[in-house]
Amino acid sequence: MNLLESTVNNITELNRAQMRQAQKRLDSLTKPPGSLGKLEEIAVQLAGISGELLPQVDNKYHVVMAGDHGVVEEGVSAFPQQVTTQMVYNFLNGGAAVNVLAEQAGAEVAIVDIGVAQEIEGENLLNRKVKYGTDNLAVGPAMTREEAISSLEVGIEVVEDLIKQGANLIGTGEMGIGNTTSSSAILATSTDLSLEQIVGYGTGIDEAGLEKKKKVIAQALEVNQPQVNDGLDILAKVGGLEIGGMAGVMLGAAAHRVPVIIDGLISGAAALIAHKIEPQVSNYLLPSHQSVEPGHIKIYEALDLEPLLDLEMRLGEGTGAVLSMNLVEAAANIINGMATFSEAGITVED
Ligand SMILES: O=C(O)c1ccc[n+]([C@@H]2O[C@H](COP(=O)([O-])O)[C@@H](O)[C@H]2O)c1
Ligand SMILES: Cc1cc2nc[nH]c2cc1C
Repeated sequence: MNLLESTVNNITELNRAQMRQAQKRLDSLTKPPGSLGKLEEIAVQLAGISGELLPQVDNKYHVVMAGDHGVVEEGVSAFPQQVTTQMVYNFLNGGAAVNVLAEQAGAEVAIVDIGVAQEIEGENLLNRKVKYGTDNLAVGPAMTREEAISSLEVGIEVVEDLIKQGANLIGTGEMGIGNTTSSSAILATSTDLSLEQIVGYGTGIDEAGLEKKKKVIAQALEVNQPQVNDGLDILAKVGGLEIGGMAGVMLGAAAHRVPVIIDGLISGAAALIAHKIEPQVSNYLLPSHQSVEPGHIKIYEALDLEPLLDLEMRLGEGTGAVLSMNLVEAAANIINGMATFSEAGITVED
């Protein structure tokens, strides 16, 4: 059995008995029942994931997967491919938005080169390159099935290392010029939605660029015929290396009963792939913000998740995920730290 298969086999149901206990405890705390809304739902989910009545999510790690996309040669992005490499150096130097927001959230950041088109060196870089960028998905498969499996297994290995270091909350993010094209193709394959409903401006293409991007995606689906029920097939034909890496992080974390906060459109596409491979993985995922990209809300709907924030962001990197870490930590702190009615001496009977 390979690492992917054994990981998928280890993903099981949430601990429903502990979720009932968590709900009971929340109802005994000094507040009207249900008054902390979604924070209470998150606390119950964290109990179900960890199997602990008093879940801990204080050891936060954020994974940024970087990879390039051969489809950029079709002119689908507002930025050139070398920006992927340049931004990886920016992450390593601590200068990107995700570095600033992760520091505020108290999260460590792991940067992974899983498929950048250029050679990158850096002391703190995890060099796990599967391939120097995907092939152009408009003319053939983005990668082989074996490469798709490797990208998933890199994600599993990276998250297992972080969990060994004590991680109990994981964020997913990415960097990859062209990856909104790949993500929209994944979403189009996974749902009945039209490209009009899904495809957005990414880094900021103009109207003519948007029309071209829709045509490129339609051609990619026609040429590759990704199989709707086969997550690996979709990933290989129209996916990306960083998308496979993030899906692997989600599967690996779920197998170890660790919650994962997902980010924008591209993290969402990775969640769709992970969900196709093992549907139970979505129980281990926590939503964050809603991206401006029109397809993103459709992904949340497909996964039966609701975004916590709408800040009109469309950056990627996992910026929405790290912003939401403090909300998830708040939910855990509520169930851990609040007094019960009896502890506080508050009587509810006349
Ligand atoms: O997270 C999002 O929803 C999101 C929306 C638009 C763009 N991005 C980021 O922009 C890059 C992809 O945009 P594009 O136009 O090159 O496909 C990639 O590095 C993503 O992190 C991310
Ligand atoms: C500058 C820049 C930063 C990014 N971060 C994620 N995607 C990005 C795309 C660009 C162009």
